[in-house]
Amino acid sequence: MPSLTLPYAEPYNPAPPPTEELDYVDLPVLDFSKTSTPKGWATLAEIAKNAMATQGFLTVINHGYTAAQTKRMFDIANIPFDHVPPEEKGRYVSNMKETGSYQGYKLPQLFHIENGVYDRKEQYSINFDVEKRSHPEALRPFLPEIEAFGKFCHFHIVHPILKLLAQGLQLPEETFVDMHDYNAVGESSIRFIKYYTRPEEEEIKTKNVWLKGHTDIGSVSVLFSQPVAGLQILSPEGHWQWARYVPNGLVINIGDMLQFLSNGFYKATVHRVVQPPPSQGGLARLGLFFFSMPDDSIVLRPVQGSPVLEKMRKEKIPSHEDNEGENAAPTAEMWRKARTASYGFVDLKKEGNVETEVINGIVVKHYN
Ligand SMILES: O=C(O)CCC(=O)C(=O)O
Ligand SMILES: [Fe+2]
Repeated sequence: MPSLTLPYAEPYNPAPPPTEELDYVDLPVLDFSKTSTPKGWATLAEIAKNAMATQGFLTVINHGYTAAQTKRMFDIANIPFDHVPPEEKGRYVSNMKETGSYQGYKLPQLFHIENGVYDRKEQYSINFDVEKRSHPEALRPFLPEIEAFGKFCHFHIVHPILKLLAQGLQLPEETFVDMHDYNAVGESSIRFIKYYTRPEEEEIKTKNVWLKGHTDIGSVSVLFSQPVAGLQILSPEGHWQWARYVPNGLVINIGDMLQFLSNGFYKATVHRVVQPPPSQGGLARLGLFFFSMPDDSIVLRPVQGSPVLEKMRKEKIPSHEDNEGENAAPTAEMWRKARTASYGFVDLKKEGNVETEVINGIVVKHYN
């Protein structure tokens, strides 16, 4: 029988939110307590559709994961950074260039940002099949909780979002859910990220950018809101705006794969991480995420049968319409491997503030 007492995790105490008045983005709110009635559900479907077709981001509240559970997951999220010795970390580093997978550690100082400055972002990724790889000793007692967390995100956050978004295209509710099978092989992941502060000269050389502007690779990204500001979203007008801290709220965004599947109707919006504002200067920034992806075998071609997509077919948005030749639609596995193996390593072509690379015939943009 499993033990009823949870293993001890050192409490992680986050900083208070910033005191500055920042230029915050207004994100539409999905109140999941409304999912239980047909009327509430229809309202949420409308909000989700409009949000993801324009901003590509929204906030979820009342999702059912309690503030205490979230706090506990942040305590656990800090373990691979503060409680694993450096030599042991070295044994669990992921070889992204060769495997095209983030599973394991990505240590700081790996991705080039600008002017010879490398990132200070450390991350630890765990496949939602937590047994797929072994993990550092300090993390092992927490694997059942991490697995339960991944399961919660998959079934209670990502699946409802996918249903709402299918409804937004007037498709059967299960259209995208069927592509996200908990038991299929895929790379949906729980990820912990810690950013460390940098010397002033690196801040200057990179114009305070900690993680370059990018779109996410997968379908739905779930970010547990946390008080240390840093995340910025590129508005449709081209301004960077800050994501606001919502206690126990979630920031949800669409990645490339759902953009492809919806023929560009749902937007994979560019976002980045910058140095926190002065009131939070000198603080590390810990993040808790679930990055969802369709099963590895799913071909990322636009879904058929949506009256909404039929109407907008004339607009040509980067996607994989045909299934042959150079521009053949990749599978989820091909796309995530290609993007993971190249991110931060390849020489990019620079035009103003935008740098580009071409993957599977699609231009991938990186912003500073
Ligand atoms: O740290 C954050 O708030 C965002 C990180 C992010 O965008 C990513 O890992 O893809
Ligand atoms: Fe991201």
